[in-house]
Amino acid sequence: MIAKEIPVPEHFVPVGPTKEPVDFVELRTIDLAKYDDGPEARKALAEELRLAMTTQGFFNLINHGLSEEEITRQVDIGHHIITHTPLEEKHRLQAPMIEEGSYHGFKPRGHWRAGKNVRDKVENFNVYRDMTLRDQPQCMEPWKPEVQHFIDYTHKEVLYKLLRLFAISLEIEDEDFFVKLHDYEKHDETWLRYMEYFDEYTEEDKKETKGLWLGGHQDLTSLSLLFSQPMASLQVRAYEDDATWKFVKHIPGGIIVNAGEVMLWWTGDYYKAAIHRVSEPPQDQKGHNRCSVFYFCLPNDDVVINTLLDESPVLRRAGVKMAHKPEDAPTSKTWANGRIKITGRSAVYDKQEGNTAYEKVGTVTTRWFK
Ligand SMILES: O=C(O)CCC(=O)C(=O)O
Ligand SMILES: [Fe+2]
Repeated sequence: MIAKEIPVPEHFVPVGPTKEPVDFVELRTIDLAKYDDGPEARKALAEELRLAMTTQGFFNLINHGLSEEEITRQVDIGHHIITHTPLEEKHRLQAPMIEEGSYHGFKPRGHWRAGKNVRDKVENFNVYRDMTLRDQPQCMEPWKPEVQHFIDYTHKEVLYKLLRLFAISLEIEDEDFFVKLHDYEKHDETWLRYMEYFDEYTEEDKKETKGLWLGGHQDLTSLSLLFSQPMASLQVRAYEDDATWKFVKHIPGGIIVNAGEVMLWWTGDYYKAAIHRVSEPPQDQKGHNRCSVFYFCLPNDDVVINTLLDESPVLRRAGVKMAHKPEDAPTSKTWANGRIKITGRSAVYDKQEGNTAYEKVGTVTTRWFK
């Protein structure tokens, strides 16, 4: 039998590094190569992680086992899917964000608000680890096995190691505590995202968006893995004040990790869910699209999310409070579906002043930031 040749996806040409004087944030770095050096080495990594999570809610991850080439290949596959899937097919495979609160499929440009009267210029193609749950775009067919491999490796090797470090950092007795809540074999709303930002805002739009491509937010996730890309555009807000935004530096082959609202609730705000946004880049990087890949993680559907005071002596010593009354604690599924339904659609800022807006999602509250 002659093996079918696998087509080459269209290469996404990334923008070159900026030479402008950009104000970059200093993030801690976790070197995952040290994970295999025994319990003491893991303890040291966990302490580094605790320091990052209690201050910035963001860190760089290096030596995680996925090569720069593998990441570039995924960006190319994502770019190809987003730019070569016919419009009719994209419509048919649109993610049921409003109907079901699920990201599985395409998010078209304009689904989110970018300002009072401006719509976003961002396309996503999202895929869940069980790809059979939905029809997938025709052009992805030849690359399905490598997409599956990328997801599986990210989930079982990268995410699981991180989750063990999180458990160690909180002195939870069972190192696999969080791993068991993110069981690969069970269902949840975890998604791999290919995301392309199109630099197509008019001068009129920019007046309203103030150059923002994605507004300030915390992720709805437990953890978010952002595969680093070279455009200076992701910004993180200092936790100490509500107005200082700094750019996140590109780490070739690295992953930028941040915690989301689920981790914030698990730790009663001891671990910060980084407040971040995406801005247009500095002058010398303007006029380019930005394509990258992400892995957004959520616990299994039936996991009830509340603060882990029983499990973690660290949280007890820190004196944190329960995030929710027991009767209000949402399951991962209720939370994720409810939050995805409203993401990017909110008109709360139209009615209020200030840098933070609050919005109810079932029994819990989410926040948006300017
Ligand atoms: O594009 C980025 O770097 C971040 C995207 C993001 O924050 C999100 O999709 O939640
Ligand atoms: Fe985000």
